[in-house]
Order: sequence, then structure tokens, then C-alpha cells
Amino acid sequence: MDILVKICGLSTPETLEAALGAGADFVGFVRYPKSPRHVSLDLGHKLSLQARGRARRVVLLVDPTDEAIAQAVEAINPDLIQLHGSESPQRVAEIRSMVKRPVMKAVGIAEPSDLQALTPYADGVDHILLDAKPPRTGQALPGGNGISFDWRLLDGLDRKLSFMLSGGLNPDNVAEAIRLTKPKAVDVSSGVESGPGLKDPARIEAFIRAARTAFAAARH
Ligand SMILES: O=C(O)c1ccccc1N[C@@H]1O[C@H](COP(=O)(O)O)[C@@H](O)[C@H]1O
Repeated sequence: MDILVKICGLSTPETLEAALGAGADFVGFVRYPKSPRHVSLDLGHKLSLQARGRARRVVLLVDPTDEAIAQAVEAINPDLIQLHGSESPQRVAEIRSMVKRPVMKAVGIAEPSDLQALTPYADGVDHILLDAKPPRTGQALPGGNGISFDWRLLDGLDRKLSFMLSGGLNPDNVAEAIRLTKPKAVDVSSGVESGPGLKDPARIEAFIRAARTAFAAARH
């Protein structure tokens, strides 16, 4: 099984096509109005149709209400729901049983003790996403800030846990991240942009190529 690659925060047909053409396994659509990558339900619906059958479609939500979840599921028909707020393990389980679709929970990592926060989620979700914690400024988004965490913190991780890695990845550092952390999948947003919310097809392609090359090298 090759490493899986997710390109998140796609918001135009052209950049979505670039990600699909370059072989992305997951494509992410952000439903969070404060984000420069936020898509309306109508745009999300159109992008989802474009990606259908070509990659797994992910909807990213942050502490969503039941109504926000229902709207996103109906419009975008995602294959996976990414929860990127401070949803408790109980809320994640509730959402999973409500939507009857796979759910991925993002957990912020900044210090060794943060790894303990994974345990309560591990049994109740389909995927765990490890991300950097957002900076402590009032303006920061809960994710999508282009910030990495110290990957060596994952040396203390139970290796039975398979995870998707995110946080400040880009075409230049993804190989090192894969070598050090051995994730099942990698996820990128800011690192394949030319400006906030502006995906760059050349960087998308370079990221996917670098991830696949690094994974192949790590197997030998
Ligand atoms: O991308 C966003 O705008 C976003 C908004 C709110 C929560 C999460 C968001 N993005 C996710 O954050 C991580 C890391 O992103 P980056 O590569 O460091 O920019 C990734 O999972 C994005 O999907």
C-alpha cells in the first residue's frame, strides 16, 4: 500500500483538477467561514461532483452544529468528515453515528503529553489526524496555519496507531516528515499555496511526487 496523500482547502475547479490529475487520494473542502479556503454549499456541491469516483472527498468542519453537518453532508456528499475543532470524544462518536460515514478527528500536538489526548479518540474514529496546535493569537485558525510541530514527539507514539500527518508540510519537507514519522497518509493545505487560499498546481504536483518518492525510498 502506497502512502496516501490529501490535498485540503481546494476551492476552484482548476486547482481541484490539478490535485486529481496529480493523483491525490483525498481532496478536502473547508466549511469554516473564517478560512480563506471556505467553500459555499453550492460550490462544495459542484467540486464534489467533479471529484466523485476519482478521490475520496473530505469535508472539514470545526465544532459543527448538527444542522451544519446535515447541510454539508447533503450538499457535498463526503466520503469522510474531518473534525478540526475541539470536539470531545463523545461528540465525535455522536457525529459518527449520526452521519453513518467515516470520521477523522484532528488532534493538535505540541508536547509529549499531547499524545495522551489520542487515546480517548482512538476507538471511536476511523482516522486520526495529527496537526500542529494553532498559535495562541486571537486571529489564528484552528488549522491551516502552515505550522509544523516537532515530529520527533511522535517517537513516543504507540506504533499500532496509524495516522495522517499534517501541519506545515510542503514539497520541501514532506520527505523528511515521512522518514521520521512513518505516517499512513500526509495532508497539506498552506504548503501548496502561493498565498492564503490560493492553491498552486505546480506545488500540488511537487508535493505528491515528493511524498510518493520518499515513501518508496523508505521501503527499501
Ligand atoms: O485550511 C484551513 O483553512 C483550515 C481551517 C480550519 C481548520 C483546519 C484547516 N486546515 C487543516 O489544517 C491542517 C494543516 O494545514 P497546513 O498544511 O498547515 O496549512 C490540514 O489538515 C488542513 O486540512
